[in-house]
Amino acid sequence: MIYTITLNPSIDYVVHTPSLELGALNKANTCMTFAGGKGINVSRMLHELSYDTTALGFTGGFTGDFITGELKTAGLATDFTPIQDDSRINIKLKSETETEINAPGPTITAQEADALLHQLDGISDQDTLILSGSTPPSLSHSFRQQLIQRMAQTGAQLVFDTTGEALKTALSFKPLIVKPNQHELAEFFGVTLHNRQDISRCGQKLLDLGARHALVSLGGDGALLLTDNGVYHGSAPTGQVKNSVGSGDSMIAGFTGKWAETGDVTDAFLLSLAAGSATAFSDDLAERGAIEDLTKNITIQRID
Ligand SMILES: Nc1ncnc2c1ncn2[C@@H]1O[C@H](COP(=O)(O)OP(=O)(O)OP(=O)(O)O)[C@@H](O)[C@H]1O
Ligand SMILES: O=P(O)(O)OC[C@@]1(O)O[C@H](CO)[C@@H](O)[C@@H]1O
Repeated sequence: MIYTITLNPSIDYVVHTPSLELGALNKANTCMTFAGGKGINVSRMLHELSYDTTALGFTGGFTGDFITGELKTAGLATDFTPIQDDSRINIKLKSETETEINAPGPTITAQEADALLHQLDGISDQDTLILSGSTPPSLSHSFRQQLIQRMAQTGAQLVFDTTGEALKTALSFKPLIVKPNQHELAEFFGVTLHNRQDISRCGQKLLDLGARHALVSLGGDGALLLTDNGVYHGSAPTGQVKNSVGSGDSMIAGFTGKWAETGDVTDAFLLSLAAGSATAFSDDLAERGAIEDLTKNITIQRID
């Protein structure tokens, strides 16, 4: 089973406006609501690709009910830890450009935090655990450390889409894969990355610090996969970009699902690239057919 942990789920409120003027009344054409949060998106995509998954994390209030309800309706297994406070609402404004306003997230009590740690009790080395996204500010740094340690104790394969201190801690537990985008990679090492060679060198440091694979996503330029056996570039097909929200999550789902199925890193990379781009070309997360079609338009090349 592939479990995802979303500490900070959200309702993604997607608003399309023909144009956006700050300080003025703007009228929307369409508004859509989705159950969001990085780990939840990963679970949604795993489910779309027919991989067994259960979404874990904190949900509460009317917003939490919406998130759980949407996922249940889609047939997705969830085992969320209930909290008193309301899960957040993140605003995604789609106009000539995309603007996001992400809320900080709910207050989580010490008992609620403890309850989530206990939900990992049944997880074993046959499973995969994915921790994705931000941490609500009410949770301490030491809770995050505890959570990552607890994840490692289960013996499961570990996957992280986290940044900063959480990524630093995660690396020491030899995760199967970490997935920063190029900006997060630059920020993590406090450097400026000018070209693919810089990104590759910097990505290599993630392996030196413990990651078994590092997937550095490059938006419309595809992604780099760093492994002990070489560095690979995967292309991104061209298409009409509708929504870049969730591309990175789709990528993690594609990689982790295929790797758990076959153990083949190249196949996993290919599915991750197709899922990421297909989501960029969809209003919501991509559908399986679109992902399968895109696999034919992607090339993977060893560059080092
Ligand atoms: N404009 C695009 N055209 C084609 N493919 C894209 C585009 N944007 C993203 N992708 C695909 O999706 C992958 C992930 O995108 P990106 O690098 O934006 O991740 P991210 O920053 O983690 O995204 P997010 O946080 O919005 O989910 C890319 O590596 C690429 O394969
Ligand atoms: O605040 P975080 O956890 O970093 O990001 C949350 C978020 O922007 O990420 C997802 C897309 O990747 C969205 O569904 C969600 O709104």
